[in-house]
Amino acid sequence: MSSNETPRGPVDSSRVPRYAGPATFARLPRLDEVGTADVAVVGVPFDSGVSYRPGARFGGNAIREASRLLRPYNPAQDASPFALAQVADGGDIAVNPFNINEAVETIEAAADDLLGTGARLMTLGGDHTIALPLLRSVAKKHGPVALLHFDAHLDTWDTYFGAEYTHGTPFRRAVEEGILDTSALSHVGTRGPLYGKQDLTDDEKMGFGIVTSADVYRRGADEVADQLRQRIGDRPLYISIDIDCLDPAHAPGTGTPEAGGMTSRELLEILCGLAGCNLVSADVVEVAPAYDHAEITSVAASHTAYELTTIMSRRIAAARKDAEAK
Ligand SMILES: N=C(N)NCCCC(=O)O
Ligand SMILES: [Zn+2]
Ligand SMILES: [Zn+2]
Repeated sequence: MSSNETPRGPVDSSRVPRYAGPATFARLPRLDEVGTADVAVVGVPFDSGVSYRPGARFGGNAIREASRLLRPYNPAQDASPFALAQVADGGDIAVNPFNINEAVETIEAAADDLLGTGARLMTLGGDHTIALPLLRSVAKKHGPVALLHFDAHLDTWDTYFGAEYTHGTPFRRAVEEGILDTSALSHVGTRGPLYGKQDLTDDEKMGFGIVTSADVYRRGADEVADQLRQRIGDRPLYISIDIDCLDPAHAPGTGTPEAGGMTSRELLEILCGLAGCNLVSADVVEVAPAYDHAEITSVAASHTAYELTTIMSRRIAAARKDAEAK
């Protein structure tokens, strides 16, 4: 979208009931209806990398359905994200459910195409395996990126059953491949049992800092967001959000739930506190609707994606304004 074009926004829910018609994220136009977008929301229906309950392949569409209730003005960030930039729904990446290596390649290639158009990506998973090919693609464009990883789990384990590409291993692979900026890596929401203390030693050696879910509870969202922002600075940032960072009370619909998690309010508050960061792409993963109730998880995920999209749109609008002033 050039700076003098007005973005095409969501369907007006005061004219067309919000439960009518096929779902796109936030009732936004499809990418093929607008040509190119500043932010492309894309589904990745892949869950062949899970170690426990399957079903995250249905996550993207569940989030789209739940996102019908989002509205165009975001008071928490005082911004209308879909007016500041063109956000559009790019549909789903068609990935092979029977061949993980091929799926990982397909996701990377599709992300390359989308990022090549100048769009930032807001990906709806899918299990956490998909973060690796997305990071590969983002790093091709921006170089090694800062990573903020919201999750109950470290996801820096080595292999499962000898498999390198699983939902428990994407960030170890990413560090090995040199696609992360190891001076700015943080897990947030970490908790629960590990295989051994060595998991933490290995993780620290890779460069990660940990903000546990108890830290968030004790120190509060604002302080945590301030600390994260300082660590990230203006580096290109990728945010990966495993919905199991939330307590199972706030996100029952997920594959590997762990007790003692953050509230959805804490997560959303931390995200708002990250406004201004150079968020180049993000994912929300591990929503498994078969275990959900009353769309609790997919509503939380839709609001999470909305905050992330708002951070991106604001950043795009600010950059445009700067460019015009020059
Ligand atoms: N990425 C998620 N959600 N879970 C990883 C859990 C890996 C394990 O079963 O130990
Ligand atoms: Zn997890
Ligand atoms: Zn994860």
